[in-house]
Amino acid sequence: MAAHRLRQSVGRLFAMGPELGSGRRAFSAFQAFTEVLRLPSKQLTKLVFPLEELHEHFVPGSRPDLHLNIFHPSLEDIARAESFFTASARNRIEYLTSAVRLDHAPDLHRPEVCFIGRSNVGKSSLIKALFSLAPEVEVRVSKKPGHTKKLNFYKVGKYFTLVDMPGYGYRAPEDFVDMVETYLKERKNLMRTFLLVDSVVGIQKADNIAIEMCEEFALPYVMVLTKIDKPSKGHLLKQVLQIQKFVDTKTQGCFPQLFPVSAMTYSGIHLLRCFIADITGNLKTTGF
Ligand SMILES: Nc1nc2c(ncn2[C@@H]2O[C@H](COP(=O)(O)OP(=O)(O)OP(=O)(O)O)[C@@H](O)[C@H]2O)c(=O)[nH]1
Ligand SMILES: [Mg+2]
Repeated sequence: MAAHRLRQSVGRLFAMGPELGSGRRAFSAFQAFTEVLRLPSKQLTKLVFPLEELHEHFVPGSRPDLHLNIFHPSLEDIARAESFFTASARNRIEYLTSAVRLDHAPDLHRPEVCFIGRSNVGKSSLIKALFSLAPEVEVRVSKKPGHTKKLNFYKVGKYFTLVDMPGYGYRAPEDFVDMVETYLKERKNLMRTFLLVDSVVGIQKADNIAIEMCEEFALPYVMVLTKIDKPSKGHLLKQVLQIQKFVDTKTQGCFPQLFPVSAMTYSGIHLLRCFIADITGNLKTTGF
């Protein structure tokens, strides 16, 4: 009954949003939170809180090591956060520019978050999924590793900027370290770095480049596990536990809670939108 009332109130919240009008490209199920709210609660949990869903597969009380509730917003908060990611005449979401060096980067004062990780880990796909409610924004993804060669800046209304980065490792641009290191070290408005790790293979040697940079520059960063639609549940559980242990024992600046996502099924995408809106100071959630 309470859940039903919650869904109704979130539904009203959506109905009130001026930017959620018609005229947009029809999107497939689950990109928009209104669709998610129609799901039975088990499926809703799986899609919105994938870590929680995984946790349910452990014997009760046997694995206290996953941090599930450090950021655990309400469904209303998640619904509110979605409006920032929904394009409208009043909330323009667009590609701004690309840069190969920090001094070519746009001089922006709004909060910024960036996405780093190995080539092919799914950085551009994740940004594309986050922007699925702004379908006119073009974010290029490719099967070929090393596709993104520059720092690509995307403006989200007047609220924040997302930065897609070239990948490290295989076919990384030659000047990768100079470009990315200087950006991470000196970008004044950088609020958070999202470090993407492939959930199929876990943390690889090449990932240490980025982890060491974040640790050395004392950056606040967050580990995002990509492509969670690919591994079997058992394999994913194993990777999640290993990565959680790594974060707990080997890092200082990494946010303790992991964010598993799939750019294909949209699992974890709504929660990540909410987290970004929150850490950029745009949403005061009750989740912390
Ligand atoms: N199954 C699945 N495939 C994904 C997912 N995310 C990305 N991919 C695939 O992984 C490949 C690489 O995706 P990109 O988003 O271009 O990866 P990237 O990290 O931006 O790569 P570079 O720009 O080369 O560094 C593409 O073939 C995507 O379709 C996901 O969540 N699930
Ligand atoms: Mg890319």
